[in-house]
Amino acid sequence: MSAEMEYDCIVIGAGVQGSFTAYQLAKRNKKTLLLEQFILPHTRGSSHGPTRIIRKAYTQDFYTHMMEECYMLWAQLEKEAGVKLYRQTGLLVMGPENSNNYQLIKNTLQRNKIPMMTLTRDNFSQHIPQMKLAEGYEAVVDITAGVLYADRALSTVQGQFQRLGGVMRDKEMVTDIKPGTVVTVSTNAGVYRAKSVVITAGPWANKLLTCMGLQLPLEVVKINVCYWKEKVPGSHNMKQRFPCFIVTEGEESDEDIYGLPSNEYPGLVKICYHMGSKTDPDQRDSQTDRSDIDILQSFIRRHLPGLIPEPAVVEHCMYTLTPDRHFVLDCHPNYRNIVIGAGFSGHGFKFGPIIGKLLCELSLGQEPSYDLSAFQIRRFQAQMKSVL
Ligand SMILES: Cc1cc2nc3c(=O)[nH]c(=O)nc-3n(C[C@H](O)[C@H](O)[C@H](O)COP(=O)(O)OP(=O)(O)OC[C@H]3O[C@@H](n4cnc5c(N)ncnc54)[C@H](O)[C@@H]3O)c2cc1C
Ligand SMILES: O=C(O)[C@@H]1CCCC=N1
Repeated sequence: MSAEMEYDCIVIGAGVQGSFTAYQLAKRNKKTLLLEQFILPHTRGSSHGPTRIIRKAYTQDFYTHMMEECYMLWAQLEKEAGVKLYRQTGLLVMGPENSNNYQLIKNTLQRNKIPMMTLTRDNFSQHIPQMKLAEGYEAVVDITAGVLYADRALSTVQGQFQRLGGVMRDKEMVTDIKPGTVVTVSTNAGVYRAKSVVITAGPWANKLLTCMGLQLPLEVVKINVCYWKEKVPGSHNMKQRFPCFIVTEGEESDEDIYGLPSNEYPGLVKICYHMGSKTDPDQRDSQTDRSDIDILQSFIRRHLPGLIPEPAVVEHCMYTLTPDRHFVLDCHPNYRNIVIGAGFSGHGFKFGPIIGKLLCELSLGQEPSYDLSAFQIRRFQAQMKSVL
């Protein structure tokens, strides 16, 4: 390595995707710098909060296939660090019997022989007495699904990265990237050089990509993360076998509604709407739309009679949406040593370990372990006016 080549790779953004990418690079003995604009830990992006859902129940096989390995990678991290990051609860998927999404998810589970169980109107209340299945709806349970302890997972992977010799610098905002065989990255505190750069800037992806003439069709939305109080404390927790759930194409809404058992805040159940209102990530607090909460209240009144239909706690987070809701995992169209991981569309946390592996492979110029055609930038050709 020449004197000026300070790093093999610089990863920009220490959310779940950047942190797992940096960890994978350090595991391969690559000299890696992870840069984060805020003081860590922080609550201003997409990866904070106590919990996330992990599941194999997807409408497309490629996500289910990636999750098979991903569960193993989560277990490996748990073992390596000696921490518990996953609790199995099962995931109940509900939808109108003949709805497209519901049938696709059920078929994916069946085709891939994922442990599952179908619930009918007759046996539903015997298994999940806390919930009412709507008229004309069906339900399947993805049995190995569950809860990931998100904040704990993030600090664990960052800790492992540092233990492997990786350098993490927070409160350091990247202000410019100069492409080249050696990429130059400027921050508010210094200038660094590396053979490759990975951009995992979450909702700020387009702000950073501007300096390289690229704008992806990404939409940032603010999510109201709502917690609802149990009328009887403990009635919807893991001990009572209350599962994670998703309602797809429900009566109340166009978008999914999902929930997790009461856990992080005892007596409170997290139930959210899988959509929010458009925001600028730096102006998040001026977005105050609460129309999603009306939808959730109506859903809770009808289907969860054991909860008080008034949110007890509302926290905030952001999704970065692509038009097709699939991720972006690709190299910059003009610079092969600048890799982009973006647009995780509100379902990327569970994939963190595998995304980290894939972005690491791309940054090292290796053949990625999975077919990434669904995640390529060129699929946006029609929506982009820039460098393609
Ligand atoms: C309410 C909510 C619920 C969710 N539920 C689930 C779920 O149940 N299951 C699931 O799998 N997924 C879920 N997700 C989605 C998942 O959390 C996200 O897909 C994931 O966290 C995205 O991570 P990221 O690393 O891309 O972005 P982020 O976490 O936002 O990380 C990007 C980082 O880059 C930093 N950064 C940006 N610009 C710069 C710069 N110029 N210089 C330095 N640093 C910079 C930011 O500060 C930030 O820390 C949920 C998301 C939300 C918001
Ligand atoms: O990714 C997930 O599993 C959750 C639940 C469904 C909506 C988005 N996030």
